Amino acid sequence: MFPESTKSYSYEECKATADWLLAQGPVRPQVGIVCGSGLGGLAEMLKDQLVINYSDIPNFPQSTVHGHAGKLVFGTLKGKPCVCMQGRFHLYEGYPIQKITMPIRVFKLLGVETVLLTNAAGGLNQDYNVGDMMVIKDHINIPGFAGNNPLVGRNDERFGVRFPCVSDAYDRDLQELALEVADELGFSFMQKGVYCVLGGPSFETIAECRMLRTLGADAVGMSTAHEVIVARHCGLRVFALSLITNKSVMDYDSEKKANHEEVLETAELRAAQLEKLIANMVSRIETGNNNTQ
Ligand SMILES: O=P(O)(O)O[C@@H]1C[C@H](O)[C@@H](CO)O1
Ligand code: HPA
Repeated sequence: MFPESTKSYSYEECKATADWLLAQGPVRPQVGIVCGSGLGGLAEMLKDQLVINYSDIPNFPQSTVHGHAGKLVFGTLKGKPCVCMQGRFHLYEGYPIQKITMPIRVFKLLGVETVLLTNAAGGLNQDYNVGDMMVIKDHINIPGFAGNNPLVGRNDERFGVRFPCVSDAYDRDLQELALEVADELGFSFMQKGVYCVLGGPSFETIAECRMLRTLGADAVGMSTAHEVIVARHCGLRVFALSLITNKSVMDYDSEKKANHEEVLETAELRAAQLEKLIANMVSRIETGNNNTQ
């Protein structure tokens, strides 16, 4: 009924991957973390690490982008059992959308309750500065408008319902917690806004940036929203954060050009602060109630 290009990984395939991972070590993660471009240092914070290359994990895709190491790291962060994707997958790498989001279902089957997703993004909101961190309160899923949604295909009720609600996708308590923790850390560069996902890999034209801003987007990127949809579908609690690595070019007189090198440079500059924010959040996240829908 569904063509091959929309084939989801079956529950059994995801379970086989999760069981294989659980057999590799003792950590039973409650928090899952996804590292955005250049933000893989987050994984280095984990204690008593077990590091597994994606290439060794059954059914797992491979990372192909500079700034995404391609390792799954298990360990504890401030005493909480965590699993961290040091490298995520993107549509522009050529993977079907069901493949780039499959690790989120594996997280669920590992016992994860809460996911914290990070990304690098361009700032559409002209009040944002390079280096700002934006707590995501909502998203605009442009590939989804054209039917490219990770839940397309047969629905398996063991993961979730056919028509999940995503108007409450970004947990409000976790948004508040992030801003509270940032305040305690003295961060003066926090924002809260709407993330818009595009397919990439080309960066946006000036006309596209203007259009996205008019639509209500504050930042633009090439990831995260698909993972969020799949996470909410299977009942995970979600927090997501964009690091504004560059200002979107909105003006025909500008000489600025978006580029991946600038993205990685900004990520490196803010990495330590982002790691602190996430670590302090993890220490205060309530876990142990696998009842998060
Ligand atoms: O994985 P994220 O969303 O952080 O990566 C962003 C989007 C592109 O992959 C890349 C562009 O520089 O960074
Ligand atoms: N556009 C899309 N994705 C991005 C950007 C951008 O300007 N910066 C980092 N990831």
